[in-house]
Amino acid sequence: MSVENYDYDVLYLGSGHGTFDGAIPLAAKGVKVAVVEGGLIGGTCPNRGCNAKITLDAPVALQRQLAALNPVITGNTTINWPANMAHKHEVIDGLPNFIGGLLKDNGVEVITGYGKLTAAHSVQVGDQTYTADKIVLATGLHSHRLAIPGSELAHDSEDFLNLTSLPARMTVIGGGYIALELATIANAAGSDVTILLRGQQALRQFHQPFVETVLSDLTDRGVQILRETQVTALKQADNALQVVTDTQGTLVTDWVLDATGRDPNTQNLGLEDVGVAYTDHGITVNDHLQTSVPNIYASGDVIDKEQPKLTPTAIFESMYLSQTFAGETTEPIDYPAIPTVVFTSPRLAQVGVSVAQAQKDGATVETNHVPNDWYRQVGKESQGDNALIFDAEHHLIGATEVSEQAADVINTLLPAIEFQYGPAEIGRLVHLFPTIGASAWGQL
Ligand SMILES: Cc1cc2nc3c(=O)[nH]c(=O)nc-3n(C[C@H](O)[C@H](O)[C@H](O)COP(=O)(O)OP(=O)(O)OC[C@H]3O[C@@H](n4cnc5c(N)ncnc54)[C@H](O)[C@@H]3O)c2cc1C
Ligand SMILES: NC(=O)c1ccc[n+]([C@@H]2O[C@H](COP(=O)([O-])OP(=O)(O)OC[C@H]3O[C@@H](n4cnc5c(N)ncnc54)[C@H](O)[C@@H]3O)[C@@H](O)[C@H]2O)c1
Repeated sequence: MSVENYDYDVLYLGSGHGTFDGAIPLAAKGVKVAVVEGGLIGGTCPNRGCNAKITLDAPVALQRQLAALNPVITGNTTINWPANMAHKHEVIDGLPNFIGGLLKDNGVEVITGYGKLTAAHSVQVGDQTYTADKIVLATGLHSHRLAIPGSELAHDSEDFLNLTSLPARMTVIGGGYIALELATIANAAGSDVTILLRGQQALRQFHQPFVETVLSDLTDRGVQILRETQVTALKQADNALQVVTDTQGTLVTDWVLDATGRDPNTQNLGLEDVGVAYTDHGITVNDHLQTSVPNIYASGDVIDKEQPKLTPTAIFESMYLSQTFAGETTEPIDYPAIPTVVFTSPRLAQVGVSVAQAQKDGATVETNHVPNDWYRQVGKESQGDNALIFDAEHHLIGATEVSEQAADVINTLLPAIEFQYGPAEIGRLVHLFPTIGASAWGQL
């Protein structure tokens, strides 16, 4: 028995990054920890999110690099879909066992099943009840489904990431991260892709001129992008699917990806019974990640928050809770600048103050056309732009880039933003040359 005769000191619902990055070091310190998981250990990111997606994307990035270097390197590069999928399974399928092993080796008890709160300190899993001093809700999100006739004919991102054969024609509904990343992969692998945007814009939280660079590149590669188009019904028609729209008539396709967002897993958790407050955007927490019931916390995507619902955010939150539970901090959570990237080709990445905010605040925005940088000419990068945002003392406070190397550029600039480096600190940084890091810092 643990404190006050509870079964555990800390019990987590869900085993994704919102849990395991923090639960492992917490248990290693001797705290009695259990994790309840109803699906695959590791949750969305390793199994059906980031890791799975980037494995299928790796040949796309290479294909683009080779195409840029034509005629230095010539020859057709085609992506063999079954082989790409087999490779994904090789890289991904062992992750639940690997992460489960890390949990168990560090003393975390893994309980299989879906958990439900029955009281402030009790969770029911099947016909067993477990008690804990503190409970962490880290149940993540699930795919939103359009409420239209025939919606059951559509698929979600998890289905895409397990496709055994690539459909000849694919229709993607939505203009967010998932829609554009998976459309990029399907197009590169040879599918005839159509993207349906309900409004004029895609990726609304990103710098729109850079989003348009991504969309026009997709169009150049044969993707049809239809704006102001809402789907009103899906129908099965012989060997094809009909996509009925409000402005474009009926389209014919083989496979439909519903990428219209993800909703928090707040149902069937007993939240109402125990008095845990939540909204349509997730569980409500204070600046210590405590819910309206003080011994119950939330972590990761299921939180209703301003920060982007990404793996780095979930890791930061689980580490913060781990330190709180170990008695190492009583401070509120202090989020750093959290970067985000859309893994299209070119990539679109950003961190810190946005260009739109900078323009409102009167901050300095400096822009660079990527192909003008000598280093980018080595790989014949023909498109890309970035915007660097500075405060009155010329400290970098935000950055965004569209280019094949945008993720690495934004990653390398993070310390300048987070630690507010001035000319003295920046002058002490000597970068390997010639590299993308040297190129990125050379702009400051
Ligand atoms: C297709 C896709 C691609 C993505 N790509 C990226 C990317 O490139 N970079 C990035 O940073 N982020 C990416 N994300 C987002 C990233 O996956 C999430 O931010 C991250 O997984 C959040 O972790 P989490 O622990 O909060 O939730 P999850 O990883 O979703 O884990 C929640 C877990 O809780 C379990 N669960 C739910 N209810 C219960 C219950 N009642 N009892 C027990 N267990 C329960 C679920 O089975 C699940 O395993 C992507 C997401 C998707 C869908
Ligand atoms: N690279 C990454 O970091 C990455 C990749 C994939 C997913 N994610 C995460 O996964 C989550 C979900 O991604 P997502 O792409 O599903 O969500 P999203 O919110 O990025 O995009 C949803 C899209 O669907 C559209 N939409 C919503 N309702 C609609 C409707 N009724 N009809 C037509 N279109 C509609 C929206 O306008 C938007 O374009 C996000 O939290 C994101 O952070 C991150």
